[in-house]
Amino acid sequence: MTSLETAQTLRVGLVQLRTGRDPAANLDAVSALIRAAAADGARYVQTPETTNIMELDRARLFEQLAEEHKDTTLAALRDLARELKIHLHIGSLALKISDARAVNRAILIDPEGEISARYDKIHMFDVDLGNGESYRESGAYRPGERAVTADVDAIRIGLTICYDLRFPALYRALAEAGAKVLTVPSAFTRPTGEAHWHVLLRARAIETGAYVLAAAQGGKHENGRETYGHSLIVDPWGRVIAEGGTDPGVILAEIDMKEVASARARIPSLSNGRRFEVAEAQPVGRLHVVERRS
Ligand SMILES: O=C(O)CNC(=O)[C@H](CS)NC(=O)CCC(=O)C(=O)O
Repeated sequence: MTSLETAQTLRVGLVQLRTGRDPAANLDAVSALIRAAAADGARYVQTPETTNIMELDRARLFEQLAEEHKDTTLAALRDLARELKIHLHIGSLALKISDARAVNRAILIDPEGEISARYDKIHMFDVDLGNGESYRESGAYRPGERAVTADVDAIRIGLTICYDLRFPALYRALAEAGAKVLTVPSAFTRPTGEAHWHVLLRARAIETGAYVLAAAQGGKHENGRETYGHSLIVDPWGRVIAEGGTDPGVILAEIDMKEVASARARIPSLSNGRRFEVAEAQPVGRLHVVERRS
């Protein structure tokens, strides 16, 4: 680093939640943990997917949801970001866009309390897990169509949510657009989290040479769901540098963009990528075996 370049480090805090069905109670719980993260020196704080509400009953969900400009959780968290002078990344809010449609939207708030980025979850969790758990996220939510990056101080981050984690092309596109930190606030199910969470998050970090920050929901929720927890901070070499358990709380780490440069210098897979076609193998007929005689 030359003397003209400024050091790029950031103290980050990830808040783990067990969001319930009442937005006012959820706001109290998340606010206390955001304050704790800021008191521990975090300049950027991330909360998980669906920070405002987790409610499986669609009718009751829509009774509680508001449009972005009327959402009381968002208004209160903008005030809190301004008071604490932090970058506050709400991993997502469920926000109404019409009587029966919503968006699953991540919102980045700057230290002045202004909204600096919005990202609507692109990949909808429409799956049958085979253990009785089924999800049809697209039944209530309108998917986003744009990948989004934003700058936190001078550090470019990429915004994604939960099930997006399974689509690596999104992370590559964000890294190619300059992201050095990839964010994956989540509410993973327990069985898929146990099987895939650490591997997928570490893979995204290794493939892109970027930090991965993933605040998680964890434990048994009021709505009957169980989520995996284990909020994770992964460095650009794929090492887990901070990890949560199952209960609500905060994990913290200092991230340093020199680590991004060093991982990308050692393994330049981000710049060594090639375009290619996929060809079907030509039929070769029956394999001819020559008999060998001694
Ligand atoms: O609906 C809510 O209340 C909160 N939102 C979620 O839980 C979302 C959509 S249902 N969950 C996921 O995307 C889990 C992905 C996952 O677990 C995997 O990819 O394995």
